[in-house]
Amino acid sequence: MKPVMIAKNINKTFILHNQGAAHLPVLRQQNLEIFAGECVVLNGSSGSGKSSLLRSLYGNYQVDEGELLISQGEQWLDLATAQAREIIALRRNTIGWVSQFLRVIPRLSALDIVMQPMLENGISDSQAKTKAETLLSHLNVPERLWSLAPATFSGGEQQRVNIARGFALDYPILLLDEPTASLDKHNAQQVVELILAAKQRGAAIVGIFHDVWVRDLVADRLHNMQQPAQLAG
Ligand SMILES: Nc1ncnc2c1ncn2[C@@H]1O[C@H](COP(=O)(O)OP(=O)(O)OP(=O)(O)O)[C@@H](O)[C@H]1O
Repeated sequence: MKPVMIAKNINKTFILHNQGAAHLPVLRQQNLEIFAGECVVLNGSSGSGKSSLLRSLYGNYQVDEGELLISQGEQWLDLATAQAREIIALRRNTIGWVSQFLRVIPRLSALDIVMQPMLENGISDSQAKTKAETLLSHLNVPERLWSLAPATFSGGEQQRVNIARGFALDYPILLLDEPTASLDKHNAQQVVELILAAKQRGAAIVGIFHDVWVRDLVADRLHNMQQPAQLAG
């Protein structure tokens, strides 16, 4: 079986231009292969570069060196050198991103926010609505909130709308940035179920998880980051 995503010899250093051009090495020779149906958890101390690696895998951060290959049938797209429009296309139907924060879209209801990625991919209105309702129910977002814009929701409610949106489409690759942070145990367990179901259908998942018990339930293996002290040399 071939991987769905390959990171090869990734290096990245932040240069802080407004602080005397200080150099902050964050990723050094990172190598990672992710296969369909598995969840790889990024593991390391605070500041070891987990979020930076995940953002690089989503094309948010430009790496300095290395390749970030995404399988496209027989071909590979290298995120490290891809055009912005190629990255946008990839995000539409290939790589999903779930963070703990919802970027609230003004005046759009919670239901519309969850339906949006499905509608953009040609799924019918009624199918998208059914799936969105199922996800919002699964994540215990009260039905009375579904038709409201999430700007006034609690942090946990916004987070659960965001997770529902992230799991709305069956992306082949899912990147999860602490999706259960600050959820109560019951709701975190509901997210674990979504992750296990995504693996079952063949999604390749890379995630960061604050809670060890969540990590232990979802991880097939850990990818250990280098410690910041090792990066400095
Ligand atoms: N946009 C940025 N500009 C400059 N430095 C950054 C940027 N993003 C991250 N860093 C630095 O890179 C290092 C790694 O940060 P990162 O957020 O990737 O670590 P992390 O392992 O996810 O940490 P945590 O577990 O605390 O969230 C930190 O020292 C951070 O200050």
